[in-house]
Amino acid sequence: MQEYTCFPCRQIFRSRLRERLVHLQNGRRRFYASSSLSNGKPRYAESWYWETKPPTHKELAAASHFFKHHLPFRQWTGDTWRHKENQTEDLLVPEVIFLGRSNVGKSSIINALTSQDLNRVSATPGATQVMAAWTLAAKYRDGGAVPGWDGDVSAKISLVDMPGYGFGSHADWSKSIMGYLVERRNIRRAFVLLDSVHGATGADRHMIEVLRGLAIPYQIVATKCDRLVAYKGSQDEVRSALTTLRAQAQLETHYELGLGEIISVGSMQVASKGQRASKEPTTPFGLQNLQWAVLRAAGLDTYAVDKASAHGVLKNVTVNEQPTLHIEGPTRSDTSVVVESPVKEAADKGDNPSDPLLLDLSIEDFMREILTSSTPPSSASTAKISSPRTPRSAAKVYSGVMNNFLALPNDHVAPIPNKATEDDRTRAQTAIDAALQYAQKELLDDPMRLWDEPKPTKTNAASKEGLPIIPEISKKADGLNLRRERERQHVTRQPPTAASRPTVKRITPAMDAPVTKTRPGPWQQTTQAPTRATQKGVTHGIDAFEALFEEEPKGRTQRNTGKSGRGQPRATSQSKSRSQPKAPSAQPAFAGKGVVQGMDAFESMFDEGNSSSSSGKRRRR
Ligand SMILES: Nc1nc2c(ncn2[C@@H]2O[C@H](COP(=O)(O)OP(=O)(O)OP(=O)(O)O)[C@@H](O)[C@H]2O)c(=O)[nH]1
Ligand SMILES: [Mg+2]
Repeated sequence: MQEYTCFPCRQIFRSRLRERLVHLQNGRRRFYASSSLSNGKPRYAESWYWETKPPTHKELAAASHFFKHHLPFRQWTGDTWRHKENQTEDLLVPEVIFLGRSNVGKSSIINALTSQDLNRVSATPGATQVMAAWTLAAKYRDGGAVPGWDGDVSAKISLVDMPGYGFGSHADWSKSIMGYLVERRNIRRAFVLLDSVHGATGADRHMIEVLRGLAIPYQIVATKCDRLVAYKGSQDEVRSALTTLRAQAQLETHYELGLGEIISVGSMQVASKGQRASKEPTTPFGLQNLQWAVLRAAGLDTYAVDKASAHGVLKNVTVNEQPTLHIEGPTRSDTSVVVESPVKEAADKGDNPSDPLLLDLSIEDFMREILTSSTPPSSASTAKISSPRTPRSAAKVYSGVMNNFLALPNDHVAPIPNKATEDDRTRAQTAIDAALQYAQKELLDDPMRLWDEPKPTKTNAASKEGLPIIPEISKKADGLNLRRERERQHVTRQPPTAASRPTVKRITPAMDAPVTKTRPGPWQQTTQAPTRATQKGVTHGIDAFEALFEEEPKGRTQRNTGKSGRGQPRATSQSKSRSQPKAPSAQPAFAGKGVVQGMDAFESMFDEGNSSSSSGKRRRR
């Protein structure tokens, strides 16, 4: 039929059809937006406490009361913290810092916490260009004390606003921030702000790595959750978005220093007096939870509750029970690092109450424990200890010694059980000294080796789970492997050659030489060949797995830096490494080796916007 329709008619039909589609799409959008509101679903996102106890309503009220009566004063800006006269006094004030990508809402949050227009807030990324610290004290501008706080006008806590990283930031900012993070001693916690809609980016994860490397406790705050609620609608969907955020920030896998809580905040631009241009009348949420988290970080939580209760604020709080928030997994205390002695842990768990503690160990058992030696110390001479050990075992010895010594109570005057002779004691002491010396030397030589897993040796692989290698079985396996190999290759029966039995190498070490000749192992490859992870076509199976553990050959440039233009011949890896400067690594700062690399990578986070901002147009979010 359509063949007979004239051209203008077809055009009209098409434009009508398009119009109709747009109309339908708009209608659907309207339908979704209204349905999420009409269902009576909450228009806020709850903070999520996975492992820590959620605050009670009373605690939240106490936090709010504290912030209401402690007014902010400018403490320092930029790098002036280095040159302040009363630095010692400053250091007594606990500091919490707010970090995150530019435009994520750092300045708005500090404004909202203090209900003051302190920091400049802008929709353009890069608004904050220098660090700014605000201390809170129970005093008025004229210096008078706020009644009810015992005339205590001293600074209680300091909130530090930071320039953002990523788009719109500058590399120079990173230097002052890194200097601050490294040198400042009174940072109690870093609040890492993540945009709840966009999720954690590579730069955010990098920042978390930096904090881990510097041993600064951190906590994730999901910002702009009002948008998340508007997009997602249901609370369950919001929760799943927060779970994703948690996984992205690797809170599950990296327990050190990270707190298992995500504080969700939203509509902070309304709570902060900096911007009142909100079209929709929205209520800020999550602010009290954040205030409580800040107080806990500074160790002021009990103080705030005591004061609030003395001021009669908590009487008005009718809901006493804990808010219905999700708690999952084992409860962890709010302290960021819990160091438990393994012995005490086992005793606490009550796994085996009859387990003898170290005090009841005989000298032989004790030596076996700390030296991880299978032979009793009577036969283990010092010569045996000085035999070369893998770095891992040295580390194990070191930590074993330290743990075991830590486990001894102070008043324990070493009554050696099992009637140890004087000789035994001397031998043990010498052995411990030798082991300690060796471990310390290893640590001094290369501290990073502690984290290196030993390469699985072939003997280990073969005798997995301690099974002995029986020659007959080995021979049978040999033949079987050979047959399978031939079947796979569809070749006629031939006398076995070295090259035709690569799998045997995993059983008999003697077979290694010819196999490795045909296909060299990763540890045999030198700089002239790329690693197997980067080779095309060999990225599967054991090869790829082994390549994961392979160290990058020294002097190799990054993939991106070696980009040659179209039509230009590619330089060899060796010539590249000579002619081109080393580019910042894509790895997290502290994952790589060397501080220089870490600093470079850190700086690059702040340099992101420069190339794109040169066009003169800054992206608005
Ligand atoms: N919808 C929504 N917008 C927010 C919220 N918090 C902040 N904003 C907006 O996000 C924009 C950036 O806020 P800022 O506080 O300046 O962000 P920043 O992280 O300090 O940015 P830089 O100083 O550039 O690093 C502003 O337009 C705010 O109004 C929020 O909770 N919800
Ligand atoms: Mg800012």
